[in-house]
Amino acid sequence: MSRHRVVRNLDLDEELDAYDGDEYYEEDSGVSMGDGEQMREGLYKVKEVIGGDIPGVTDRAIEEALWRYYYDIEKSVRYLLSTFAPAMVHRQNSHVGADHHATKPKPKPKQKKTVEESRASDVGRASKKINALPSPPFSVSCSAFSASDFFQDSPWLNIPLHRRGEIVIESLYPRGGLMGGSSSSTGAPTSSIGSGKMSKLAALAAARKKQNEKTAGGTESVGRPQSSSVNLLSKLGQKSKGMFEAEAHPEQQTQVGNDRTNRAFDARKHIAKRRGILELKGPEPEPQPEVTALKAPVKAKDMRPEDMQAKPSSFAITMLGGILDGRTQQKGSMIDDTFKLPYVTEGFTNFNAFKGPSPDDIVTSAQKRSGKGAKGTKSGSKQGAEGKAAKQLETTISNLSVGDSPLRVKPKNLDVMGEYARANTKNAANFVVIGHVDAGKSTLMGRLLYDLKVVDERTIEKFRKEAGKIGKSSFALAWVLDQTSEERNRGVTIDVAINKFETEKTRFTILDAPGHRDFIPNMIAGASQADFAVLVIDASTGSFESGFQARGQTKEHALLVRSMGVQRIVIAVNKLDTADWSHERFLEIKQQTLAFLTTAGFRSENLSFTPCSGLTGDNVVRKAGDGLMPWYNGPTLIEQLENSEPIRRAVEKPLRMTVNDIFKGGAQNPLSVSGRIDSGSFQVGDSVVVMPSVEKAIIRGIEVDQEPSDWAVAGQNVVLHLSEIDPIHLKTGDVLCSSISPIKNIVSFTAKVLAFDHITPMHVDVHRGRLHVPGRITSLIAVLDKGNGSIIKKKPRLVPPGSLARVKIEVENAVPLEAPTRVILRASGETVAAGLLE
Ligand SMILES: Nc1nc2c(ncn2[C@@H]2O[C@H](COP(=O)(O)OP(=O)(O)OP(=O)(O)O)[C@@H](O)[C@H]2O)c(=O)[nH]1
Repeated sequence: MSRHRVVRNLDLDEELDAYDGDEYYEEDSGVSMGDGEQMREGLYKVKEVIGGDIPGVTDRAIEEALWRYYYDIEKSVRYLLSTFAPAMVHRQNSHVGADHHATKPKPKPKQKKTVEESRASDVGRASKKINALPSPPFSVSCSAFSASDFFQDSPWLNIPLHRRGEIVIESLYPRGGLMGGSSSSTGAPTSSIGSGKMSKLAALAAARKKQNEKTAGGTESVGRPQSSSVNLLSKLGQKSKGMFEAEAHPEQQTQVGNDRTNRAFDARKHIAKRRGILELKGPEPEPQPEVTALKAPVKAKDMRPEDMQAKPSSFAITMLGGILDGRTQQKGSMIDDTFKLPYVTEGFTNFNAFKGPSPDDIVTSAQKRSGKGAKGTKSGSKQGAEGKAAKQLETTISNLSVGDSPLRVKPKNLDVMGEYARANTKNAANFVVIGHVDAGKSTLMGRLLYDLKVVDERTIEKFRKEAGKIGKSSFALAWVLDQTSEERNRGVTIDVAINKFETEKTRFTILDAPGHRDFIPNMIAGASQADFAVLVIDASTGSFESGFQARGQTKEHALLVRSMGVQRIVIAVNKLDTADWSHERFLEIKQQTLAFLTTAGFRSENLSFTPCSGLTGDNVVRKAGDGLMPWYNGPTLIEQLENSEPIRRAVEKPLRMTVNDIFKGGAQNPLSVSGRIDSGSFQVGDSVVVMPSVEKAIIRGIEVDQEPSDWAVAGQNVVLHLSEIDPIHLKTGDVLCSSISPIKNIVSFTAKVLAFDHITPMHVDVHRGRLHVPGRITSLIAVLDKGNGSIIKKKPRLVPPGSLARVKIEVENAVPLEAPTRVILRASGETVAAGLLE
């Protein structure tokens, strides 16, 4: 059996063309079968009524009439008679009325009503077809037909008189009269049909017009044949036009008003007389009560001022009461009709709201007076004291200066180094948490914060519930650091999460870096601010191995932090609970990791290994549970962290601070930046230069560890509130530096880099902390000896992974970089090299 279905081709357009409502047209004629039938019947009936002796009433004329009136016999007959035998109309009216009932014509085809116009052109086609029809068998003479006789025995004619309705047949044409346009008074041609008797009103108007013509001496417009509608329109036009033109051309108004009635003129004259101001010289515009004053054809100077201006509204009176009073009193002079508003300057109007004492001043002076007057009495002395206090307050307020910009701050000229030495601040250390994806970094840090009581029980409980709802209850501790909804839903860290905690000796800042390879740039940004690193290794079977593979992040992260100058790593052998707290597993991991890290350039004395479980909390803050690790009696993770040597800060060097984040739009502090001070120091009121934009800014506030401070030094994480700089000149990765020795913007540099992959002259992204810029390695200068840095090979064509090389790099835009900055080179989402800018 064939798989193909038989499909009938339907041309829908054709089908629709042939269809008109519910009928199909008869072929050739273009007239539908229904129309043809009605036309035949109508022709017969019309002929029957009017007979065949009226000249001009041919079958064609009847058909056209029928077509025009949708086969309405009565209307067709009336039309034919009025056209071809007007004299018979009156006589035929009664016949047709009767005939209308007698023939009981079919109701008009409703669907045709809306297509009258289009159908008119089809009459020819219709008549062609109808002409072929046989003529009616007989013709009835109009005079021989008596409707009353015909319907003599019709029961419905025997209606009691009081119940009979009057049949009113509408005239085909509008009757003559004022509005009909047939009145001679309007000059319109008179129609023979329907020229009714002139109404009283029309007669009156005609008489007035005649009189008007006499008065005006006959002007253009008088007697000019115009249709009433044209007259009406022109009147309307003149009315509205006059309203606007009256003031500008008062003399023209008399011309425009030539066809206006004397009655209007008289009325206006009467009004003017009563007011005693107008001397009218000719016919006036029709009375316009609202705009009478505006339309007056007299010069403004001849009028009384108060008559020329409209009465103020109640709103105006409320707003400007006093001013308006004064205004109405200025009789006999032109009044400036610009209303003066309070609180505008003297130069603009005569009114000055600040001329006199303010309401507050009035109250204060009244209080003072009452204080003085009441002297000697008990309450009077109290009021006197209040008056004194008020005076003092007044003096204080008057001494206040409003000239200074509220954002400007005065330098405090502090000895920052002396302050720093005196402050004896706690050792501060930033550490970045690195490791393969899902090694348990966030959970471990969450545990640390929880056990150190930085995060309370209730919050963790809340996270547990919320994480449980989306089936990730094991992530509750990680949620302490992973705070965005995306991170929580996906169960991965995306950006560096910053948290703080304090021990007795040290203030720690945690930089929890993402483990996923897609977010390496964020990890680089975090690592750039770190003093040391915590490398988290997943001890569970297979996970440690995958993190250690060529593309595993355990290795990549370790190499990256090394390239960025991090020398110390605390290695947390995590998830040991999944390895049954096996000593062997711990040793295996330790061995392999130590071997790798030392080859990557770390010194073994800077590496420490701690077995733990972030999930259970064993050996993180508290010692491991009884019997879990009898083989281990070393420090807990927190103890390892505390063992970190105090870091020496480059406080004496010129200021450098990389912008890590920008906050805009605060009410008190419209523009703030955060970051870690790499070197130098500053204080409130200092001016700094932002690079690469080379824009100056003023430090108007400093927060160190969320506490306001007047100064800050290298190594501290700060929030700076800036002023006098447009935010468009600031972006993350920019460098704030001292204006005396600013960092330079450069477009090319040489760097000593360790290759993670094959390096050739290629496009790379250059990363330095938050700053990253597209560029390319333009030349491979030499391959270097890893031990002593001597040249092994000049101008190599390729640098293999693991080799040290000196390369030349160019960047697309000038960026603030200087030696000995550490840079990372990445291409196609992979870190290809990292090293030191020379
Ligand atoms: N059994 C066990 N599971 C753990 C431990 N630490 C973390 N986990 C689980 O490991 C999974 C990943 O934990 P995270 O803390 O999100 O890992 P991460 O390294 O921060 O993940 P990324 O930042 O996305 O790379 C979660 O299901 C944790 O519950 C642990 O010590 N023992």
